[in-house]
Amino acid sequence: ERKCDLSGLWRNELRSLMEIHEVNDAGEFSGDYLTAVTATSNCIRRSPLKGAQHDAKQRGQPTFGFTVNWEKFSNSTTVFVGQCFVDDKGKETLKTMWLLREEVGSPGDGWRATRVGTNVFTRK
Ligand SMILES: CN1C(=O)N(C)[C@H]2CS[C@@H](CCCCC(=O)O)[C@H]21
Repeated sequence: ERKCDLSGLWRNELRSLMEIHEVNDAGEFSGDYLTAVTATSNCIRRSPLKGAQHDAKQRGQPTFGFTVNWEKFSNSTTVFVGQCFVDDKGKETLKTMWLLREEVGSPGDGWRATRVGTNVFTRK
């Protein structure tokens, strides 16, 4: 299959799992995110994601972005941006940064509402 086509099953260093369904000709994809941990005290549920990547046929190591809607167990939202890298053995790595925005009661609380981090996914 094309290298760095994001479809398939991925896992990150927090042991979260991400399954991306087929990527269409416009680079758009959907999938599911099964987070290993949560900032809430709620029961974790599989959460939908939607995103887009650059064409893996045109770009050897395309950039991408996607959004995860956690609404099944949290009022927060996470966006990821990143790039897929392929090593000389053909092993793919997704280097990402993310922003996690949690819902707060009022704009004045907005200062504490966004977490940021880096994150690496490899194929499971
Ligand atoms: C487990 N995680 C993971 O695999 N990340 C890359 C980071 C960014 S999304 C966050 C999980 C958020 C779950 C929903 C919530 O607690 O509000 C954390």
